[in-house]
Amino acid sequence: MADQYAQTRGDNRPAGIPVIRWEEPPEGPVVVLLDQTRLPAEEMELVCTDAPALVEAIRALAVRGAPLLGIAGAYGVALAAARGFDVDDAATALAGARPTAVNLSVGVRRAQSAHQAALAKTGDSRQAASAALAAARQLHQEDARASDRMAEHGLALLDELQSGGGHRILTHCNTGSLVSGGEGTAFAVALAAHRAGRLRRLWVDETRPLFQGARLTAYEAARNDLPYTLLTDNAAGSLFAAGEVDAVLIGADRIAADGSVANKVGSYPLAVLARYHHVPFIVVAPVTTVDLGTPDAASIEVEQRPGYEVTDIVAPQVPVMGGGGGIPVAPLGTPAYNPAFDVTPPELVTAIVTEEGTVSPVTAKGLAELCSRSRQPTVD
Ligand SMILES: CSC[C@@H](O)[C@@H](O)C(=O)COP(=O)(O)O
Repeated sequence: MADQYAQTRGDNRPAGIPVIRWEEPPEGPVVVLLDQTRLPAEEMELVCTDAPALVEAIRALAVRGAPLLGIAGAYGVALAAARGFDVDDAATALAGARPTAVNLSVGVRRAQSAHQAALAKTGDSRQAASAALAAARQLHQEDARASDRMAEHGLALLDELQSGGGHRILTHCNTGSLVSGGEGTAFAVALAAHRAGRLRRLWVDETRPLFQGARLTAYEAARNDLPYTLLTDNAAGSLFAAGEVDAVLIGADRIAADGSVANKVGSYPLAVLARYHHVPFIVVAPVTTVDLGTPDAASIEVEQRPGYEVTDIVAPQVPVMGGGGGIPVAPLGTPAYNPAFDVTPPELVTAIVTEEGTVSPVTAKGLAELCSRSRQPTVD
């Protein structure tokens, strides 16, 4: 149960509580998360008082989505430092909590480097802890700004690919403000299209096994009054065949140097469908998701998750934390294949949209150039 690894507090909270924040009550600093496992049924907060609690929350998907994992990882390092724990141990545990989303280790490293540099310079652990927190806050703010720019670039691309009539966008998993310091990645583009009066329909894949589409994207779409429709993942083919999709927009957990895109399992089949039906397949992600140190698809570690997520229906009303199952669907003991992500090869990706611009066609050279344009991270 949630309460075993972090304190759960509050219900009936007003809509729009932040997905993550740092608080300093008299008992000591904490990282407060919106518990995404409980959405949309209830908006509850998880209060993490140390890095192991945050590691558990990351594993349980209480906090999730590539950009937010980076921010959470950075705050986790700051928390360990502020509470006097071993920062390097905490950094190792946090970075290893989920292997595929590269943003997690990027965020952890960023706060850890700030901590190390300040400690080397001042020899003062309090100043080093402040530096780690400043790095986490800066990453949080940068992510919000990156969201805005991705939305602009993404909408410009949609308008260029299809003029008139409004956009009918199919999306997978959840890529909105629940995964970001801002309005997200792919979802932010759909939101920008909606605000510009050019979103005709957002098709939302339910995203089995954990229903990030049905639970989280539908929740965000409803809260923003988007014209949206939910479908089962396996209904996407007939939607394409009916000519109802103008573009697929997804996020990414890691983009390899050759342009291979790891994202929520089910993204690759959409890319295949999109190519067959001559529909653009667009990936929206911050530059921090591009990992030039990972050469290709074969080098991406894909997280394997417990079989019960497939054999059972795991819903927010069902206590999943601590390793329990949900509502059993398959016979007891049925073996399950449950990769959390799949990898789409670059030749199926029409464009990669980042805050620094768009790469299309997707080539290693184009991605490397775009990354070199990106401002090197600095720590205040
Ligand atoms: C901008 S979010 C991109 C991805 O992180 C998102 O599509 C996704 O796959 C999230 O997976 P999750 O397992 O819910 O963390």
